[in-house]
Amino acid sequence: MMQHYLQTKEEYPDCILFYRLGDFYEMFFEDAKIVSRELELTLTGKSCGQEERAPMCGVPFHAYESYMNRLVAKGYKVAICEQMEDPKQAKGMVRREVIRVVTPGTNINEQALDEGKNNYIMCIVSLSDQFGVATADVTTGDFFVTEVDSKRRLLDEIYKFSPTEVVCNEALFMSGLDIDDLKNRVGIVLYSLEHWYFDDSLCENTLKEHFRVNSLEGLGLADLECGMIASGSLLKYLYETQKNSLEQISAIHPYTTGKFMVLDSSTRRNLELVETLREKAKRGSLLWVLDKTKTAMGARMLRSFVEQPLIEKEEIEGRLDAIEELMQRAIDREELREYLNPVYDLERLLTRITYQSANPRDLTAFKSSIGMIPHIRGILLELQSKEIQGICEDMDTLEDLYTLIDAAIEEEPPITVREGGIIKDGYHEEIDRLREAKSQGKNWLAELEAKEREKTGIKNLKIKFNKVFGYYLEVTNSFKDLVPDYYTRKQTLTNAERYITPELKEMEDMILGAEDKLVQLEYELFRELREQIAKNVVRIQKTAKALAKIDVFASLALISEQNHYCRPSLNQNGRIDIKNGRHPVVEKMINNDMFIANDTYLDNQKNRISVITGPNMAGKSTYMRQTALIVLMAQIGCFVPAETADIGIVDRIFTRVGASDDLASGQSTFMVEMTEVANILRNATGNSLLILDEIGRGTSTFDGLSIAWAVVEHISNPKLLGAKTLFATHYHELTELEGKLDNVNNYCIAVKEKGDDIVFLRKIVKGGADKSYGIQVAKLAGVPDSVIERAKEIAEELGRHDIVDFTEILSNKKNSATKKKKEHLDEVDLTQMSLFDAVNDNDIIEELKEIDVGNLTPIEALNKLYELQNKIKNRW
Ligand SMILES: Nc1ncnc2c1ncn2[C@@H]1O[C@H](COP(=O)(O)OP(=O)(O)OP(=O)(O)O)[C@@H](O)[C@H]1O
Repeated sequence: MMQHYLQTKEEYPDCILFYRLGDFYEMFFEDAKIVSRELELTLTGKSCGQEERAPMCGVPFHAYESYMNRLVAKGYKVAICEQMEDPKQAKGMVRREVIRVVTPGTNINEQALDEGKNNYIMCIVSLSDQFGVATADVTTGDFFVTEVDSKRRLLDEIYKFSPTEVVCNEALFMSGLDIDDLKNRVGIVLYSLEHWYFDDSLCENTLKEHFRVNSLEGLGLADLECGMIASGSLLKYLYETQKNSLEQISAIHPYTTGKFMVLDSSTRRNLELVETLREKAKRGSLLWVLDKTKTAMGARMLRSFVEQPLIEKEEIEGRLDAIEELMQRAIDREELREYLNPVYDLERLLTRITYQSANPRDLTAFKSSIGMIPHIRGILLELQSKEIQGICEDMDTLEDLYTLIDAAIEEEPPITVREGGIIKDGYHEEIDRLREAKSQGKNWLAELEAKEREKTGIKNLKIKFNKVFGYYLEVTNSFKDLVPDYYTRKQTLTNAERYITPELKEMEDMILGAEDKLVQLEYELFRELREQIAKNVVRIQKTAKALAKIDVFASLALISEQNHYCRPSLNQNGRIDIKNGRHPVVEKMINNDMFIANDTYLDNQKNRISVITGPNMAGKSTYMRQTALIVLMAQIGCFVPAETADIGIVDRIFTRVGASDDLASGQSTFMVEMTEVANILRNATGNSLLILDEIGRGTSTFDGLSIAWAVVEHISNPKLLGAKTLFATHYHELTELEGKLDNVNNYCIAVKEKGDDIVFLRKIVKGGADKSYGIQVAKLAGVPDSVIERAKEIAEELGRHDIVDFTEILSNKKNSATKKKKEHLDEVDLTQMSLFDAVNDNDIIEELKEIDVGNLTPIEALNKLYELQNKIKNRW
């Protein structure tokens, strides 16, 4: 055994080998140490003919999946080495072979599927300034391919699919892509495959063979050299790991980038699209509000809708039409949802069917699901919108498969395939005959029992069965003397004796023979049926997608109706005009009626940037996120939480929200903030929407304000960027920008003073806030009165020393500022002075003005800041 284990391990050196031994999977040597460490299992030893015992660890067969999933989630690959009976060898002899390699991107995680999560694996091929990107989901059979010509677009694709595993060629490591950042921040497992995977003729042949085509043209890959290599090598990798026919991957979908809105990973997180920032829970996310789907397929599709909003107006309008129709036809919609309710995850069932692991119950679940399709289709036929008609065309009723399963499989078959009871009476002649023989046999036994009792006079004689002797006659000790000579004794018990007779053994051969044959035949018929269904992969997959889509539309129609959403109008001229918009999630978390609706107006002329001020807790973040979510929802093709919404389609949404420490990657809060700002300034376009919350908060007031100021200047300039932006800040100095830059406007979230306290009105109004009310908010939060009083004193004191106006500095009114400063210098305690107060040197100011933040890397920006800071310090 150990020799075979070592040989197998040699073939799979980068995998943890789960080696099946009876009711356990066992791991040895290094694998055992890793498993014991990662899963906190006991490490034992097994003698292996050498002096030292081999380190060993084991997990029970019935629960191995959860252990395996935990290892795979940590980035390990697991090779499952299974034991099988070998028909060529004597009964009971087993052989072991690796039946599948489970990797992070190919793991079929049933729980994640139920939660509507796809598990993508991606292959990236870097080839002379081009990247080929192929992405697949082994469970659903989705397979996409594209080519991109820049690192930025490559990152967009990675963010879009968020694959759990990326395989690539060596050249990717030389392409300048920040691999460590991808691993740490995006959380993917990434490694290169051996170079032979990327051999173009091997890739071409793999694709042609798999999709059964003669040329690449038929696959739409003729002009995508890089894409062809990426998809061919991905397919090859899947064959190597899955060791299966991969019938579920029935089509390849080449696409061009730019079809979807780009959302980077921090924006997805910040907007809490599919899970909340802190708890990582679905509850509290946008998906939580939108998801009323009935099927797991629908839940997965809705998730991909949320993660990939569209940018083509026509496509978005198509979805909106469908949703509007389903809102108007509420009775039809609810009937549809009733029929969708019992539909199982056809994509998952199909993968089990093609992997030949589906059991008889899976087939009955499949049958009952497709049994709903004619009803669903019947309703859809009555509807008019183009999208729904398209769904109807793709939806095959699969009646032939229904009839097939219905005729063959029992209504409530067993889960196992080896115990019979699967095939219905009347489906197969031989099955009927064997069943007849079996039940006849049972009658014969009853007759024999009666006859023997009569003949021998043993009144309590019984015919019984066990696995060791088969059928036998049991006689209790009190009748032992009556046992005739032709009985052969097999066993003596305390109270009874067991016998056989030639006649009984003859019957036994007949009965057990029939039973064995029956089980075998039932199994074969079941397999045939399963294979027959597997041949219909393309039809079933298309239908599954159609069911998922109608499920999504019905869900979106329902929530739009329940939450009083409006249909957004779409424009291409960049105007975002929302009247009485609401935050879809916050309004659900608090009582709907309590939410104060607000307007948003942004355009490409005089209203590019809104600088939003207001006290803490006023609702700035909520307001900005609600605008981003409304735009995003509109581009998903969903109705939006507003009275009216006219949405200029945006190509990207970027957010920089709050402070998120990234201690794991060894970066400080400010470093993370600046990295994100750099990313936004480099990657946003004039058609993007930016949500910037308190940029510069993570550093000293002076540095922070300088950065914030420069960032607004950069964004507002259409020649440099010109993106529509909501910019929340506590730096009141930034409101000065309204007069200086013609496309910047001030807004604030209103509060009302009530004696010493404040009341949040949550209403956005034109103009800047004059006070920050930080101390009042601290009071509301329960900070002790003594601290509050002292804070007020300090604030007053500081107010008196507020002697240099930053905006004056930037407006070059330096002389007056310096004069003012000199006048006050005697009063000022230098230790209390901020760097902000200290600026009065022309050259430093000039240097500050020259900083082109957009073109600095975060490190360069930081260095520049330190340099300036030191200069100022040295002079004072
Ligand atoms: N329009 C609104 N209607 C009702 N409640 C709201 C509204 N906007 C915000 N809130 C409530 O106020 C709370 C604080 O809002 P938010 O976090 O947006 O404030 P903020 O101004 O960004 O605060 P800070 O500056 O401290 O980050 C939210 O959690 C929400 O419960």
